[in-house]
Amino acid sequence: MTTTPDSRSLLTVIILGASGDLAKKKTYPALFGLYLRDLLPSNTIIYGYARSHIEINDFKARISKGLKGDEEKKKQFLSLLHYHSGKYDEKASYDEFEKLISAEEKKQSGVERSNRLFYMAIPPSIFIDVSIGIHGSLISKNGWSRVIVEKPFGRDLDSSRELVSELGKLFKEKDLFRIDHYLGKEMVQNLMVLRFANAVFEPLWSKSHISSITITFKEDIGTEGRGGYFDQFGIIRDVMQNHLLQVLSLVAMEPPVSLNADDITNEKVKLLRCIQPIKMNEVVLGQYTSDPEGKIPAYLDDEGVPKDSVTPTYAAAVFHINNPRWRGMPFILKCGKALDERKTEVRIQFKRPDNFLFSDDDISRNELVMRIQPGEAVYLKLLSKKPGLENKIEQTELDLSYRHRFENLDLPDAYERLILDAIKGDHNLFVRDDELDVAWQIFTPLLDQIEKEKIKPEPYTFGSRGPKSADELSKRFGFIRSLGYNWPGNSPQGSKKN
Ligand SMILES: NC(=O)C1=CN([C@@H]2O[C@H](COP(=O)(O)OP(=O)(O)OC[C@H]3O[C@@H](n4cnc5c(N)ncnc54)[C@H](OP(=O)(O)O)[C@@H]3O)[C@@H](O)[C@H]2O)C=CC1
Ligand SMILES: O=C1O[C@H](COP(=O)(O)O)[C@@H](O)[C@H](O)[C@H]1O
Repeated sequence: MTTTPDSRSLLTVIILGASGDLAKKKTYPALFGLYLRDLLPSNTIIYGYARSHIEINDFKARISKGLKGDEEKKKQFLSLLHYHSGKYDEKASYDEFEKLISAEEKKQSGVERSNRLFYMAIPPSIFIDVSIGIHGSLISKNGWSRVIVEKPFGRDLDSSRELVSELGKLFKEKDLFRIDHYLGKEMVQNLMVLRFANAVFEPLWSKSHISSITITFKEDIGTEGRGGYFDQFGIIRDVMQNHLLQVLSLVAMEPPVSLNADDITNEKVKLLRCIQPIKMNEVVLGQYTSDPEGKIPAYLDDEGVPKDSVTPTYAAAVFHINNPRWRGMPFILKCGKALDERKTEVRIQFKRPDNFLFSDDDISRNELVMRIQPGEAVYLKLLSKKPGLENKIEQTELDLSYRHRFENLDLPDAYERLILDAIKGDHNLFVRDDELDVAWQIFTPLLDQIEKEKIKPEPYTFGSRGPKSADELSKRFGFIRSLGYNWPGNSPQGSKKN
């Protein structure tokens, strides 16, 4: 591992909820990723805490399954891990934990400062208890203490405000890091660069030249045993209110004064405040049923999901931004589980040139697509003369596919970047309290209406493109699907086809 610029500092990472799924799938692998890249300070201790009694070797075996990489490095990383079980709502448990942590920290020689990074990989129902526990017993006596909080931050405006206020009594905003892991994704980071570092896009970036912007999140898996948790939230809270809204803010905000975290967030908040109330007749909700062969369980068959649940697993909604740049131009946000493919992208569809000189048969439009995952890419679909004697035009593309363009592409996982930033104290990629508040102001009336009126979602088959009405909604708001586009990069079988 690297020596930190200040080798008299020690870092203890404390993962609350260490026995859970998120810790196993994301938090520990991300720490391992940083370890492999030599980005953890040389004196690092990693403590897991949860209610379950787990022997340290069993715990290490569990974590080891989620780690990919060199076996020797894995062994070294696992030797940094400790685990302690205790209650989440009992001071005595945290006091006992504190003794163990300080004893471990004292074993390191020459250390003058012990910094502590707390990672709350726990359900929101215990955020406050755990925060009280950290604040009451575990704060570092001679270094910084920072707290990373996972989403969901509440389930509506009131509960989010309560969380913000309770956590605000215990920790300063500068020590709180609210994660939206989409902000750590490579292509999401690239959105600002594409927009503001290139002279070619900015003049076109408005309702004058763009007809619609669609932001899509698709997963090809269902809730897979997480139905009990998911049913309390639904896809709007799970993905749209946070990940897609963050992407929308970065795509639509005005240029910030500087790249400073507060300047960027100020622009995002300004933009979000211009979003008009979402209308129910501009929303499509869906819920997946079994696949055509009946082999994959429907949402209602997932463990913990009530048989009469009306929780949406799919949502599409139209957003209107009331500012000079976007007034009158729709933003279409779509997200769903159990669909035909896994994909997250931003699709900017341009208007046709005013004076279109060519055949009216080709109604396709220029599109700038930023594919966030999988296979990061930016491509611009354009019309070009078909090579040869004929005077025909066809759709083609300017293509920046990361895996072709960048040699030895090794992109860090979003969580790696975010944990590293929290260690550095950099808030740039974290969610500020006022940003969170305005996001809930946008969604709470809609969520209240859906729940009060028990609006029934439209069924769609597992593995399909989602509810039929979603494509109709896009069409209603001017989205024109370009037919006959053939990208040579797709194998003959195609990664998916229509
Ligand atoms: N660098 C690269 O990797 C590049 C890859 N490609 C690939 O080429 C293929 C075509 O690209 P592209 O034209 O951009 O994307 P698609 O044809 O996949 O999708 C274009 C749009 O049409 C919608 N759509 C797709 N099928 C239907 C349907 N049956 N009914 C109504 N709407 C539909 C999509 O919605 P939704 O999003 O909801 O599916 C999306 O909004 C894709 O597989 C793409 O990944 C193209 C260029 C570069
Ligand atoms: O926050 C969440 O995100 C994941 C999708 O994350 P990704 O990085 O794999 O795109 C989603 O599966 C989950 O339901 C949601 O809570």
